[in-house]
Amino acid sequence: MTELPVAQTIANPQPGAVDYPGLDAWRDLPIVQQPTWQDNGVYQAAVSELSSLPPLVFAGEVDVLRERLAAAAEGKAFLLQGGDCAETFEGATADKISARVRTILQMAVVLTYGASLPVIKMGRMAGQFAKPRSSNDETRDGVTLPAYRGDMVNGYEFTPESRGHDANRMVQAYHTSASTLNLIRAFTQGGFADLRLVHHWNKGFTANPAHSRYESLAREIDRAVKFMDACGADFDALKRVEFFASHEALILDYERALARIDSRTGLPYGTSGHFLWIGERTRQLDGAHVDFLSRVRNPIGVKLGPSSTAEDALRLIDKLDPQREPGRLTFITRMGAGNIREKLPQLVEKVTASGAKVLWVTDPMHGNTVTSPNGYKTRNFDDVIDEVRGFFEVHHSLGTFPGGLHVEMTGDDVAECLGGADPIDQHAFLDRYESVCDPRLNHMQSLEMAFLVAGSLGKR
Ligand SMILES: O=C[C@H](O)[C@H](O)COP(=O)(O)O
Ligand SMILES: C=C(OP(=O)(O)O)C(=O)O
Ligand SMILES: [Mn+2]
Repeated sequence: MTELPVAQTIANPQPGAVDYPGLDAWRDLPIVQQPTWQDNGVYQAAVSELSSLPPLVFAGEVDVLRERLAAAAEGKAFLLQGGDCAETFEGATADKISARVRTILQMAVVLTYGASLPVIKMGRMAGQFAKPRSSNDETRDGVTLPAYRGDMVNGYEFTPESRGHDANRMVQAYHTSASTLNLIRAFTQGGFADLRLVHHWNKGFTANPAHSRYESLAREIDRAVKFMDACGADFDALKRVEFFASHEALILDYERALARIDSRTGLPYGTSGHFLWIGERTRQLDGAHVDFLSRVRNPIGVKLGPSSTAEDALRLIDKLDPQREPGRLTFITRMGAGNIREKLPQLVEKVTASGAKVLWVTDPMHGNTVTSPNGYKTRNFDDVIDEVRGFFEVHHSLGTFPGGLHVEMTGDDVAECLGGADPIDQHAFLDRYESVCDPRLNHMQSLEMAFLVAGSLGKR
Protein backbone atom coordinates (compact mmCIF):
# COMPACT_ATOMS: atom_id res chain seq x y z
CA MET A 1 0.00 0.00 0.00
CA THR A 2 1.01 3.61 -0.48
CA GLU A 3 3.20 5.15 2.21
CA LEU A 4 0.79 6.74 4.68
CA PRO A 5 1.10 10.03 6.46
CA VAL A 6 1.41 9.67 10.23
CA ALA A 7 -1.67 9.47 12.37
CA GLN A 8 -2.78 12.71 13.93
CA THR A 9 -4.51 13.35 17.19
CA ILE A 10 -8.26 13.65 17.30
CA ALA A 11 -10.05 15.38 20.11
CA ASN A 12 -11.88 13.11 22.52
CA PRO A 13 -15.48 11.89 22.29
CA GLN A 14 -17.67 14.40 20.65
CA PRO A 15 -20.16 16.43 22.63
CA GLY A 16 -23.77 15.79 21.71
CA ALA A 17 -23.23 12.69 19.57
CA VAL A 18 -25.76 9.86 19.73
CA ASP A 19 -24.73 7.06 22.01
CA TYR A 20 -24.46 3.52 20.68
CA PRO A 21 -22.02 0.79 21.72
CA GLY A 22 -18.91 0.71 19.54
CA LEU A 23 -19.46 3.93 17.59
CA ASP A 24 -16.41 5.44 19.28
CA ALA A 25 -14.18 2.36 19.15
CA TRP A 26 -12.32 3.90 16.20
CA ARG A 27 -10.87 6.54 18.50
CA ASP A 28 -8.50 3.96 19.99
CA LEU A 29 -7.33 2.67 16.62
CA PRO A 30 -4.66 3.89 14.22
CA ILE A 31 -6.04 6.58 11.97
CA VAL A 32 -4.58 8.38 8.97
CA GLN A 33 -5.47 11.33 6.74
CA GLN A 34 -7.25 13.29 9.48
CA PRO A 35 -7.13 17.05 10.04
CA THR A 36 -5.36 18.69 12.94
CA TRP A 37 -8.11 21.15 13.85
CA GLN A 38 -6.50 24.39 14.85
CA ASP A 39 -8.94 25.47 17.55
CA ASN A 40 -10.40 23.02 20.05
CA GLY A 41 -13.26 25.34 21.06
CA VAL A 42 -14.38 25.69 17.44
CA TYR A 43 -14.07 21.94 16.98
CA GLN A 44 -16.24 21.17 20.03
CA ALA A 45 -18.90 23.64 18.91
CA ALA A 46 -18.87 22.30 15.34
CA VAL A 47 -19.35 18.64 16.22
CA SER A 48 -21.95 19.51 18.80
CA GLU A 49 -23.90 21.48 16.19
CA LEU A 50 -23.58 18.70 13.61
CA SER A 51 -24.85 16.21 16.14
CA SER A 52 -28.03 18.21 16.67
CA LEU A 53 -28.84 18.88 12.99
CA PRO A 54 -31.33 16.74 11.05
CA PRO A 55 -30.00 13.77 9.10
CA LEU A 56 -29.18 14.48 5.45
CA VAL A 57 -30.57 11.15 4.32
CA PHE A 58 -33.15 8.86 5.84
CA ALA A 59 -32.54 5.32 6.96
CA GLY A 60 -35.40 4.04 4.79
CA GLU A 61 -33.72 5.40 1.65
CA VAL A 62 -30.46 3.82 2.69
CA ASP A 63 -32.25 0.48 3.01
CA VAL A 64 -33.76 0.87 -0.47
CA LEU A 65 -30.28 1.50 -1.86
CA ARG A 66 -28.98 -1.65 -0.15
CA GLU A 67 -31.70 -3.64 -1.93
CA ARG A 68 -30.82 -2.05 -5.28
CA LEU A 69 -27.14 -2.85 -4.80
CA ALA A 70 -28.03 -6.42 -3.82
CA ALA A 71 -29.75 -6.73 -7.21
CA ALA A 72 -26.63 -5.40 -8.91
CA ALA A 73 -24.43 -7.91 -7.07
CA GLU A 74 -26.65 -10.61 -8.54
CA GLY A 75 -26.33 -9.25 -12.08
CA LYS A 76 -29.81 -7.74 -12.13
CA ALA A 77 -28.85 -4.05 -12.10
CA PHE A 78 -25.84 -1.87 -12.90
CA LEU A 79 -24.42 0.94 -10.74
CA LEU A 80 -23.41 4.29 -12.19
CA GLN A 81 -21.60 6.43 -9.63
CA GLY A 82 -20.13 9.73 -10.76
CA GLY A 83 -19.18 13.24 -9.78
CA ASP A 84 -16.33 15.52 -8.84
CA CYS A 85 -13.13 14.30 -7.30
CA ALA A 86 -13.63 17.10 -4.78
CA GLU A 87 -16.83 19.10 -4.57
CA THR A 88 -16.32 22.70 -3.50
CA PHE A 89 -18.57 25.09 -1.62
CA GLU A 90 -18.19 27.63 -4.41
CA GLY A 91 -19.09 25.03 -7.03
CA ALA A 92 -22.41 24.12 -5.38
CA THR A 93 -24.39 26.28 -7.81
CA ALA A 94 -27.66 25.38 -9.51
CA ASP A 95 -25.98 25.36 -12.93
CA LYS A 96 -23.14 23.05 -12.00
CA ILE A 97 -25.31 20.70 -9.95
CA SER A 98 -27.93 20.45 -12.69
CA ALA A 99 -25.29 19.85 -15.37
CA ARG A 100 -23.81 16.99 -13.34
CA VAL A 101 -27.18 15.40 -12.57
CA ARG A 102 -28.20 15.78 -16.18
CA THR A 103 -25.00 14.13 -17.42
CA ILE A 104 -25.44 11.21 -15.03
CA LEU A 105 -29.06 10.81 -16.20
CA GLN A 106 -27.95 10.92 -19.83
CA MET A 107 -25.26 8.31 -19.21
CA ALA A 108 -27.77 6.17 -17.32
CA VAL A 109 -30.24 6.09 -20.23
CA VAL A 110 -27.53 4.87 -22.59
CA LEU A 111 -26.30 2.29 -20.09
CA THR A 112 -29.83 1.09 -19.33
CA TYR A 113 -30.31 0.39 -23.01
CA GLY A 114 -26.87 -1.24 -23.37
CA ALA A 115 -27.27 -3.45 -20.32
CA SER A 116 -31.01 -4.04 -20.63
CA LEU A 117 -30.94 -3.61 -16.89
CA PRO A 118 -31.99 -0.95 -14.41
CA VAL A 119 -29.18 1.49 -13.69
CA ILE A 120 -28.74 2.66 -10.11
CA LYS A 121 -27.92 6.36 -10.29
CA MET A 122 -25.56 7.71 -7.66
CA GLY A 123 -23.63 10.96 -7.37
CA ARG A 124 -20.26 11.52 -5.83
CA MET A 125 -22.25 14.49 -4.64
CA ALA A 126 -23.66 16.25 -1.58
CA GLY A 127 -20.78 15.30 0.71
CA GLN A 128 -17.63 14.70 -1.36
CA PHE A 129 -15.75 17.49 0.40
CA ALA A 130 -12.73 15.75 1.94
CA LYS A 131 -9.60 14.45 0.25
CA PRO A 132 -6.83 12.10 1.32
CA ARG A 133 -3.48 13.34 0.01
CA SER A 134 -0.14 11.73 -0.82
CA SER A 135 1.68 14.52 0.96
CA ASN A 136 0.82 16.58 4.03
CA ASP A 137 2.33 19.70 2.45
CA GLU A 138 2.45 21.59 -0.77
CA THR A 139 5.36 23.80 -1.84
CA ARG A 140 5.00 26.66 -4.31
CA ASP A 141 7.85 29.00 -5.17
CA GLY A 142 9.77 27.98 -2.08
CA VAL A 143 6.76 28.43 0.27
CA THR A 144 5.47 25.30 2.03
CA LEU A 145 1.93 25.12 3.43
CA PRO A 146 -0.42 22.30 4.48
CA ALA A 147 -1.85 20.45 1.48
CA TYR A 148 -5.42 21.17 0.42
CA ARG A 149 -7.60 18.41 1.95
CA GLY A 150 -11.00 19.35 0.60
CA ASP A 151 -13.35 22.21 1.50
CA MET A 152 -14.54 20.32 4.59
CA VAL A 153 -11.05 20.79 6.06
CA ASN A 154 -9.30 23.80 4.52
CA GLY A 155 -9.36 26.22 1.60
CA TYR A 156 -7.72 25.76 -1.79
CA GLU A 157 -6.27 29.25 -1.76
CA PHE A 158 -2.55 29.06 -1.10
CA THR A 159 -2.27 31.19 2.04
CA PRO A 160 -1.52 30.14 5.62
CA GLU A 161 -4.98 31.30 6.76
CA SER A 162 -6.80 29.33 4.11
CA ARG A 163 -4.76 26.18 4.53
CA GLY A 164 -5.30 25.96 8.30
CA HIS A 165 -7.69 23.16 9.35
CA ASP A 166 -10.93 24.84 10.38
CA ALA A 167 -13.59 22.64 12.02
CA ASN A 168 -16.30 25.16 11.12
CA ARG A 169 -15.89 23.92 7.57
CA MET A 170 -17.56 20.65 8.59
CA VAL A 171 -20.71 22.60 9.38
CA GLN A 172 -20.49 24.39 6.05
CA ALA A 173 -20.01 21.02 4.33
CA TYR A 174 -23.22 19.82 5.98
CA HIS A 175 -25.22 22.85 4.81
CA THR A 176 -23.77 22.73 1.30
CA SER A 177 -24.61 19.02 1.14
CA ALA A 178 -28.15 19.79 2.32
CA SER A 179 -28.74 22.40 -0.38
CA THR A 180 -27.15 20.18 -3.04
CA LEU A 181 -29.35 17.25 -2.03
CA ASN A 182 -32.38 19.49 -1.98
CA LEU A 183 -31.78 20.47 -5.59
CA ILE A 184 -31.02 16.89 -6.63
CA ARG A 185 -34.26 15.72 -5.06
CA ALA A 186 -36.17 18.53 -6.81
CA PHE A 187 -34.64 17.69 -10.19
CA THR A 188 -35.05 13.96 -9.99
CA GLN A 189 -38.61 14.11 -8.66
CA GLY A 190 -39.85 17.20 -10.45
CA GLY A 191 -39.81 16.32 -14.15
CA PHE A 192 -36.16 17.01 -15.07
CA ALA A 193 -35.48 13.27 -15.27
CA ASP A 194 -38.24 12.64 -17.85
CA LEU A 195 -36.94 9.89 -20.12
CA ARG A 196 -38.02 11.71 -23.29
CA LEU A 197 -36.20 14.86 -22.20
CA VAL A 198 -33.01 13.01 -21.30
CA HIS A 199 -33.19 11.15 -24.59
CA HIS A 200 -33.58 14.48 -26.40
CA TRP A 201 -30.41 15.80 -24.71
CA ASN A 202 -28.53 12.72 -25.87
CA LYS A 203 -29.42 13.56 -29.45
CA GLY A 204 -27.24 16.65 -29.02
CA PHE A 205 -24.26 14.42 -28.35
CA THR A 206 -24.57 12.39 -31.54
CA ALA A 207 -25.31 15.53 -33.56
CA ASN A 208 -21.63 16.40 -33.12
CA PRO A 209 -19.80 14.96 -36.20
CA ALA A 210 -16.97 13.81 -33.90
CA HIS A 211 -19.43 11.33 -32.38
CA SER A 212 -20.78 9.89 -35.62
CA ARG A 213 -19.55 6.43 -34.68
CA TYR A 214 -22.14 6.35 -31.89
CA GLU A 215 -25.01 7.20 -34.24
CA SER A 216 -26.22 3.67 -34.80
CA LEU A 217 -26.51 2.97 -31.07
CA ALA A 218 -28.25 6.33 -30.63
CA ARG A 219 -30.69 5.40 -33.42
CA GLU A 220 -31.43 2.08 -31.72
CA ILE A 221 -32.24 3.90 -28.48
CA ASP A 222 -34.41 6.33 -30.39
CA ARG A 223 -36.34 3.44 -31.93
CA ALA A 224 -36.73 1.82 -28.51
CA VAL A 225 -38.20 5.03 -27.06
CA LYS A 226 -40.60 5.34 -30.03
CA PHE A 227 -41.57 1.70 -29.61
CA MET A 228 -42.32 2.29 -25.92
CA ASP A 229 -44.41 5.30 -26.88
CA ALA A 230 -46.33 3.31 -29.49
CA CYS A 231 -47.01 0.60 -26.92
CA GLY A 232 -48.54 3.22 -24.64
CA ALA A 233 -45.75 3.23 -22.05
CA ASP A 234 -46.56 5.49 -19.14
CA PHE A 235 -43.90 8.14 -19.66
CA ASP A 236 -45.28 10.12 -16.75
CA ALA A 237 -44.16 7.32 -14.48
CA LEU A 238 -40.67 7.71 -15.98
CA LYS A 239 -40.39 11.35 -14.98
CA ARG A 240 -39.06 10.50 -11.56
CA VAL A 241 -35.91 8.55 -10.78
CA GLU A 242 -34.16 7.40 -7.64
CA PHE A 243 -30.87 9.17 -7.16
CA PHE A 244 -28.49 8.41 -4.31
CA ALA A 245 -25.74 10.47 -2.68
CA SER A 246 -22.31 9.08 -1.86
CA HIS A 247 -18.89 10.22 -0.73
CA GLU A 248 -15.67 8.96 0.78
CA ALA A 249 -16.22 8.74 4.53
CA LEU A 250 -12.84 10.23 5.34
CA ILE A 251 -13.23 12.72 8.17
CA LEU A 252 -14.46 10.59 11.02
CA ASP A 253 -15.31 13.57 13.22
CA TYR A 254 -17.92 14.50 10.61
CA GLU A 255 -19.18 10.98 9.97
CA ARG A 256 -19.44 10.21 13.67
CA ALA A 257 -21.36 13.42 14.38
CA LEU A 258 -23.86 12.51 11.65
CA ALA A 259 -24.46 8.97 12.89
CA ARG A 260 -28.08 8.57 13.99
CA ILE A 261 -30.09 5.78 15.51
CA ASP A 262 -32.92 4.69 13.23
CA SER A 263 -36.15 4.88 15.18
CA ARG A 264 -37.61 1.87 13.28
CA THR A 265 -34.81 -0.57 13.99
CA GLY A 266 -32.78 1.01 16.79
CA LEU A 267 -29.64 0.62 14.66
CA PRO A 268 -26.98 3.21 13.75
CA TYR A 269 -26.88 4.72 10.26
CA GLY A 270 -24.44 7.18 8.74
CA THR A 271 -26.77 9.96 7.66
CA SER A 272 -24.25 12.09 5.76
CA GLY A 273 -25.01 10.16 2.55
CA HIS A 274 -26.67 6.98 1.35
CA PHE A 275 -23.50 5.15 0.33
CA LEU A 276 -20.19 5.70 2.08
CA TRP A 277 -16.90 4.40 0.86
CA ILE A 278 -13.47 3.79 2.34
CA GLY A 279 -10.61 5.07 0.22
CA GLU A 280 -7.51 3.25 -0.93
CA ARG A 281 -5.45 5.13 1.65
CA THR A 282 -7.67 4.42 4.65
CA ARG A 283 -8.65 0.77 4.21
CA GLN A 284 -6.25 -0.61 6.87
CA LEU A 285 -7.91 -3.71 8.32
CA ASP A 286 -7.23 -2.71 11.92
CA GLY A 287 -7.65 0.99 11.29
CA ALA A 288 -10.26 3.49 12.38
CA HIS A 289 -12.14 3.82 9.09
CA VAL A 290 -12.86 0.13 8.65
CA ASP A 291 -13.94 -0.09 12.27
CA PHE A 292 -16.31 2.88 12.17
CA LEU A 293 -17.94 1.88 8.90
CA SER A 294 -18.35 -1.69 10.09
CA ARG A 295 -20.77 -0.30 12.69
CA VAL A 296 -23.24 1.62 10.51
CA ARG A 297 -25.97 0.02 8.43
CA ASN A 298 -25.28 1.84 5.15
CA PRO A 299 -24.06 0.03 2.08
CA ILE A 300 -20.29 0.43 2.17
CA GLY A 301 -17.72 0.61 -0.61
CA VAL A 302 -14.01 -0.07 -0.39
CA LYS A 303 -11.51 1.04 -3.01
CA LEU A 304 -9.04 -1.66 -3.95
CA GLY A 305 -5.82 -0.55 -5.64
CA PRO A 306 -3.13 -2.66 -7.31
CA SER A 307 -1.44 -3.62 -4.03
CA SER A 308 -4.62 -5.28 -2.70
CA THR A 309 -4.34 -8.99 -2.09
CA ALA A 310 -7.12 -11.55 -2.08
CA GLU A 311 -6.38 -12.00 1.61
CA ASP A 312 -7.04 -8.26 2.18
CA ALA A 313 -10.33 -8.54 0.32
CA LEU A 314 -11.43 -11.59 2.34
CA ARG A 315 -10.56 -9.93 5.64
CA LEU A 316 -12.40 -6.78 4.62
CA ILE A 317 -15.46 -8.90 3.89
CA ASP A 318 -15.21 -10.51 7.33
CA LYS A 319 -15.02 -7.12 9.00
CA LEU A 320 -17.47 -5.13 6.96
CA ASP A 321 -19.96 -7.78 5.95
CA PRO A 322 -19.75 -10.60 8.50
CA GLN A 323 -23.40 -11.55 7.84
CA ARG A 324 -22.82 -11.68 4.06
CA GLU A 325 -25.76 -9.38 3.62
CA PRO A 326 -26.75 -8.76 -0.01
CA GLY A 327 -25.95 -5.19 -1.07
CA ARG A 328 -23.87 -4.39 1.97
CA LEU A 329 -20.41 -4.43 0.40
CA THR A 330 -19.09 -3.06 -2.87
CA PHE A 331 -15.49 -3.42 -4.00
CA ILE A 332 -14.47 -0.53 -6.21
CA THR A 333 -11.32 -1.65 -8.01
CA ARG A 334 -8.90 1.00 -9.29
CA MET A 335 -6.00 -0.96 -10.59
CA GLY A 336 -4.79 1.03 -13.58
CA ALA A 337 -5.23 -0.03 -17.19
CA GLY A 338 -1.85 -1.75 -17.16
CA ASN A 339 -2.64 -3.83 -14.07
CA ILE A 340 -6.27 -4.78 -14.16
CA ARG A 341 -6.06 -7.87 -16.36
CA GLU A 342 -3.27 -9.27 -14.21
CA LYS A 343 -4.41 -8.25 -10.70
CA LEU A 344 -8.19 -8.42 -10.74
CA PRO A 345 -8.70 -12.12 -11.56
CA GLN A 346 -7.15 -13.43 -8.35
CA LEU A 347 -9.25 -11.10 -6.21
CA VAL A 348 -12.48 -12.00 -7.95
CA GLU A 349 -11.69 -15.71 -7.98
CA LYS A 350 -10.88 -15.96 -4.28
CA VAL A 351 -13.76 -13.76 -3.18
CA THR A 352 -16.17 -15.76 -5.33
CA ALA A 353 -14.76 -19.05 -4.04
CA SER A 354 -15.32 -17.84 -0.45
CA GLY A 355 -19.05 -17.65 -1.18
CA ALA A 356 -19.23 -13.92 -0.50
CA LYS A 357 -21.51 -11.96 -2.82
CA VAL A 358 -20.00 -8.52 -3.21
CA LEU A 359 -20.76 -5.99 -5.90
CA TRP A 360 -17.78 -5.38 -8.21
CA VAL A 361 -17.43 -1.88 -9.59
CA THR A 362 -14.63 -0.35 -11.65
CA ASP A 363 -13.09 3.05 -10.93
CA PRO A 364 -11.02 3.53 -14.10
CA MET A 365 -9.74 6.94 -12.98
CA HIS A 366 -7.45 6.63 -9.98
CA GLY A 367 -5.03 4.04 -11.34
CA ASN A 368 -4.47 6.06 -14.51
CA THR A 369 -3.34 9.46 -13.26
CA VAL A 370 -0.34 10.97 -15.05
CA THR A 371 1.22 14.42 -15.31
CA SER A 372 0.88 16.15 -18.67
CA PRO A 373 4.05 17.57 -20.25
CA ASN A 374 2.81 21.05 -19.27
CA GLY A 375 2.48 20.00 -15.64
CA TYR A 376 -1.21 19.20 -15.04
CA LYS A 377 -2.55 16.13 -13.26
CA THR A 378 -4.46 14.33 -15.99
CA ARG A 379 -5.71 11.01 -17.39
CA ASN A 380 -5.85 9.73 -20.94
CA PHE A 381 -9.37 8.90 -22.04
CA ASP A 382 -8.02 5.81 -23.81
CA ASP A 383 -6.44 4.48 -20.59
CA VAL A 384 -9.68 5.05 -18.73
CA ILE A 385 -11.61 3.14 -21.38
CA ASP A 386 -8.97 0.42 -21.48
CA GLU A 387 -9.36 -0.18 -17.74
CA VAL A 388 -13.14 -0.45 -18.16
CA ARG A 389 -12.64 -2.95 -20.97
CA GLY A 390 -10.18 -4.92 -18.84
CA PHE A 391 -12.72 -4.99 -16.02
CA PHE A 392 -15.39 -6.40 -18.35
CA GLU A 393 -12.98 -8.92 -19.86
CA VAL A 394 -11.91 -10.27 -16.46
CA HIS A 395 -15.47 -10.65 -15.24
CA HIS A 396 -16.62 -12.24 -18.48
CA SER A 397 -13.82 -14.75 -18.38
CA LEU A 398 -14.62 -15.68 -14.77
CA GLY A 399 -18.37 -15.73 -15.24
CA THR A 400 -18.86 -13.01 -12.63
CA PHE A 401 -20.84 -9.81 -13.05
CA PRO A 402 -19.14 -6.46 -13.79
CA GLY A 403 -21.62 -4.51 -11.74
CA GLY A 404 -20.83 -0.85 -12.12
CA LEU A 405 -18.84 2.17 -13.07
CA HIS A 406 -17.38 4.77 -10.70
CA VAL A 407 -16.10 7.90 -12.42
CA GLU A 408 -14.82 11.37 -11.74
CA MET A 409 -16.87 13.50 -14.10
CA THR A 410 -18.61 16.81 -14.48
CA GLY A 411 -21.42 18.17 -16.61
CA ASP A 412 -19.31 21.15 -17.65
CA ASP A 413 -17.12 21.67 -20.67
CA VAL A 414 -13.84 21.51 -18.76
CA ALA A 415 -10.48 20.33 -20.09
CA GLU A 416 -8.88 18.05 -17.52
CA CYS A 417 -8.58 14.60 -19.12
CA LEU A 418 -6.79 14.13 -22.46
CA GLY A 419 -8.40 12.67 -25.57
CA GLY A 420 -11.92 11.58 -26.47
CA ALA A 421 -13.50 11.63 -29.92
CA ASP A 422 -13.61 15.43 -29.87
CA PRO A 423 -10.16 15.46 -28.35
CA ILE A 424 -8.93 17.59 -25.48
CA ASP A 425 -5.25 18.43 -25.68
CA GLN A 426 -3.01 19.77 -22.95
CA HIS A 427 -3.12 23.36 -24.23
CA ALA A 428 -6.82 23.50 -23.34
CA PHE A 429 -5.84 22.93 -19.68
CA LEU A 430 -4.57 26.51 -19.47
CA ASP A 431 -8.10 27.90 -19.78
CA ARG A 432 -10.46 25.11 -18.83
CA TYR A 433 -8.84 23.11 -16.00
CA GLU A 434 -11.07 23.72 -12.97
CA SER A 435 -10.67 20.72 -10.68
CA VAL A 436 -9.11 21.39 -7.28
CA CYS A 437 -7.95 17.79 -7.04
CA ASP A 438 -8.15 15.05 -9.69
CA PRO A 439 -9.01 15.50 -13.39
CA ARG A 440 -12.60 14.74 -14.40
CA LEU A 441 -14.16 13.58 -17.62
CA ASN A 442 -16.05 16.50 -19.11
CA HIS A 443 -19.67 16.33 -20.28
CA MET A 444 -18.87 14.94 -23.74
CA GLN A 445 -16.19 12.51 -22.53
CA SER A 446 -18.64 11.20 -19.93
CA LEU A 447 -21.31 10.56 -22.54
CA GLU A 448 -18.78 8.98 -24.85
CA MET A 449 -17.77 6.63 -22.07
CA ALA A 450 -21.43 5.68 -21.58
CA PHE A 451 -21.82 4.89 -25.29
CA LEU A 452 -18.63 2.79 -25.28
CA VAL A 453 -19.61 0.90 -22.14
CA ALA A 454 -23.16 0.39 -23.42
CA GLY A 455 -21.62 -1.20 -26.52
CA SER A 456 -19.64 -3.63 -24.32
CA LEU A 457 -22.62 -4.38 -22.10
CA GLY A 458 -24.75 -5.06 -25.16
CA LYS A 459 -22.29 -7.70 -26.37
CA ARG A 460 -22.59 -9.70 -23.18
O1 LIG B 1 -8.78 11.77 -5.21
C1 LIG B 1 -7.91 11.04 -4.80
C2 LIG B 1 -6.81 11.54 -3.98
O2 LIG B 1 -7.23 12.46 -3.07
C3 LIG B 1 -5.88 12.18 -4.91
O3 LIG B 1 -5.68 11.34 -6.02
C4 LIG B 1 -4.61 12.39 -4.17
O4 LIG B 1 -3.87 13.14 -4.95
P1 LIG B 1 -2.41 13.61 -4.57
O5 LIG B 1 -1.51 12.47 -4.93
O6 LIG B 1 -2.23 14.80 -5.46
O7 LIG B 1 -2.36 13.96 -3.13
C1 LIG C 1 -9.39 9.39 -3.21
C2 LIG C 1 -10.01 8.76 -4.16
O1 LIG C 1 -9.72 7.55 -4.63
P1 LIG C 1 -8.78 6.41 -4.05
O2 LIG C 1 -9.12 6.24 -2.61
O3 LIG C 1 -9.17 5.24 -4.89
O4 LIG C 1 -7.39 6.85 -4.30
C3 LIG C 1 -11.18 9.32 -4.86
O5 LIG C 1 -12.10 8.55 -5.19
O6 LIG C 1 -11.19 10.53 -5.15
MN1 LIG D 1 -9.98 11.57 -6.96
